[in-house]
Amino acid sequence: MRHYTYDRRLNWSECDAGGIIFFPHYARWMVDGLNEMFLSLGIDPNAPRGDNALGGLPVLGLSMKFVSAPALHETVTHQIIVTKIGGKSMAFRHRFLRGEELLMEAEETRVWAEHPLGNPRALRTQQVPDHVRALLQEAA
Ligand SMILES: CC(C)(COP(=O)(O)OP(=O)(O)OC[C@H]1O[C@@H](n2cnc3c(N)ncnc32)[C@H](O)[C@@H]1OP(=O)(O)O)[C@@H](O)C(=O)NCCC(=O)NCCSC(=O)c1ccc(O)cc1
Repeated sequence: MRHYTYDRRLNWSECDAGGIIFFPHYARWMVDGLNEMFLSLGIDPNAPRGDNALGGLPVLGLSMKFVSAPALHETVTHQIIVTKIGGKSMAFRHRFLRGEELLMEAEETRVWAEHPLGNPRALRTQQVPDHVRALLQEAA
């Protein structure tokens, strides 16, 4: 299954008063990192779908386990591993590392969906398209 890894710096705006990560930023990093993974595969999950809908990958489940905290200006490696591709849903493991040391690990479930324009509450889920499934299944 697909792996995707990149490095990022822990910035001032992402720290608590003690100078370590303030945990909600991990959620934002997971959103940004997953979008980068999809974009790197040539898939924009938020692209328009026809004239009346926008694509989306709403999160349906997220569990986070904190092991050690990164400090201001440290480099954090974010690994994303595709763990399951269901019918409409996809599961991902996120690992945040300082070198080889695990800092935080999370399990996330997303669903392939679209939002009708002008009616964001009418979320429609759909089967993961075959070309997306094939790209996520590749060992890379
Ligand atoms: C998604 C829903 C409309 C349900 O749609 P339905 O089509 O009825 O869902 P189903 O019950 O058929 O389940 C569809 C699949 O999801 C799976 N599923 C459903 N619920 C769950 C939960 N809670 N955990 C894990 N998997 C789930 C289910 O097993 C099905 O999997 P497959 O077998 O692989 O197909 C409804 O659950 C919902 O609105 N949930 C709230 C979602 C939400 O508010 N998320 C947070 C805000 S959205 C967000 O953050 C976002 C991020 C990025 C974006 O691009 C867009 C939005």
